[in-house]
Amino acid sequence: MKQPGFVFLSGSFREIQVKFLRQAHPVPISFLTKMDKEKIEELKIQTQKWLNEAQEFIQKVPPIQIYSAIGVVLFTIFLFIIIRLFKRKSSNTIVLTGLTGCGKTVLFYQLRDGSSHQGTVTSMEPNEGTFVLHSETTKKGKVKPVHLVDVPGHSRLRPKLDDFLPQAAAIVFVVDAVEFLPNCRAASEYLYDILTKANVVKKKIPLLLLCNKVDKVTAHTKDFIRKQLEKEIDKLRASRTALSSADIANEYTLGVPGEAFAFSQCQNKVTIAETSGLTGDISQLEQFIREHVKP
Ligand SMILES: Nc1nc2c(ncn2[C@@H]2O[C@H](COP(=O)(O)OP(=O)(O)OP(=O)(O)O)[C@@H](O)[C@H]2O)c(=O)[nH]1
Ligand SMILES: [Mg+2]
Repeated sequence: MKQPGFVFLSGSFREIQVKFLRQAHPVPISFLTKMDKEKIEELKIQTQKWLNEAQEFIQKVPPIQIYSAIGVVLFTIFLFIIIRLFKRKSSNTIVLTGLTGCGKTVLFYQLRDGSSHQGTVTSMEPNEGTFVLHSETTKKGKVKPVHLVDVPGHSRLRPKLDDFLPQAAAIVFVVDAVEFLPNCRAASEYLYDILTKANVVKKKIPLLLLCNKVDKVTAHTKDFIRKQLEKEIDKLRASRTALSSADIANEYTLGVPGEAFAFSQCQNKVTIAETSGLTGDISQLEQFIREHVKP
């Protein structure tokens, strides 16, 4: 006796079907194949009819119309591909920068875990992570994760910023609102360097000036900080333009020549906000991130 498994292993599906039917109903097999043949013949005739109709139609239509139709189809496909490529490139990277000690790492943890992780130390490596913002973890529906990078403020580690700028959707420049005045010059220099980078200017990467540590009563207001930074950048611009062109490291010049510098003159959008990484009052930062990384 043949094993049922053997029937399955040998021959095509059609053979197996015939073998099975031969065993079960020996008579209707010829009827089934006849039916099949008739159906195939019918299909052949129908296809031939359609082909003839299509040929007749094409012959009637002027060639210019056919070429235009092909052109429209090709253009639509091309447009579709371009849109897909463009969509894939939309970045979700937000870069946190600023002088050392301004509170970037605390903000990073607040955004990720909703906690300040007290006791942060000067960072020696960029802190990087892709996650759904802590405040959005309870949200229903799909939320796009954010790729957040916290670049250390130490002057020797700052060049790391250039690794992340090409893919940045937005930059957050953090300023210590308490210890602002003693660091105003250094912060302005760093900010000037960022605002004149080719990547930032050409791609018009939006920048948020984030006045952090506003939980302290001695913190300066964001308007005061903005004005002081504008004044300092104005001075820097004058001194840097006075240098011989060979010495100028910056790739682009800032603002409008002959006018006092204001952030509103920048090619990229510069906005200002306040946070406290320590207390978790970071709603303005979260809002900025979501404006540039759509959920
Ligand atoms: N009062 C107050 N202190 C803060 C706040 N955010 C951070 N700090 C303190 O500031 C210090 C520096 O914070 P970090 O987050 O480590 O600073 P950073 O910008 O990452 O510094 P680098 O890694 O050196 O670039 C820590 O002692 C924090 O506790 C804040 O919102 N309010
Ligand atoms: Mg840090």
